[in-house]
Amino acid sequence: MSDDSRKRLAAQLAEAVAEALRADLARHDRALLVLSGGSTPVPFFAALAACELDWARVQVTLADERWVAEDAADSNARLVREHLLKGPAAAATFVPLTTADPTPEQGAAAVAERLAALAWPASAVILGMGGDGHTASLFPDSRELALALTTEAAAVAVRTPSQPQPRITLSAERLHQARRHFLHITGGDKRAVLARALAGDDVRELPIRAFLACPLATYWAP
Ligand SMILES: O=C1O[C@H](COP(=O)(O)O)[C@@H](O)[C@H](O)[C@H]1O
Repeated sequence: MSDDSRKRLAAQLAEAVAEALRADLARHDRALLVLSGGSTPVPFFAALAACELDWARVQVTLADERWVAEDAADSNARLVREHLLKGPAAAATFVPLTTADPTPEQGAAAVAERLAALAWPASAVILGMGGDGHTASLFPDSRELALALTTEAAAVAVRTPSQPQPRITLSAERLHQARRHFLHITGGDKRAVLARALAGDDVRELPIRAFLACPLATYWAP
């Protein structure tokens, strides 16, 4: 693993995403960016925060979220607030995917209402991927995987035996609608998972397969 190559990758991805946002802001009042969480995007968020953009016209939301408090260590919203929404980028409008409701099933309607107010289709979706081939919160073992892959609703509450918390995820349909799709992954293990995904077609085995034909611009570093 090389921190330098990951930083370079993050800078390249940030410039590509900023360019996509600038192109859409030249034609529309607002541009929407959909981000993933986890550990991989931290240097990308920092690089994107440093990009010159009319941040006040940028809306930011998440591809998925754990149903935890917004200041919890594993909250994707916390990650975005701490690493992206700083300096000029703090002028962006951030729409998180959690509410104070005890479960995502109870909060889903309020989240859907918030999402409905955003400038869809998104200018760009940045997907991550786990070692199990999940992306957003579309896990191979999510009970609601089939629903999340087929519904026209914007977001779905998901329960996943392999995961400690319930989650909420944007649906595959909503993610597909974006104008541009990026996959941001690092490490040899994830490259091998992606190679496996490219060699087959069962989306339920490796949900990242649902996005391979978007087309998906892959940003990978060791
Ligand atoms: O749980 C999640 O995992 C994936 C990948 O995370 P990483 O830590 O391996 O980078 C991420 O894309 C997703 O948004 C997140 O909720």
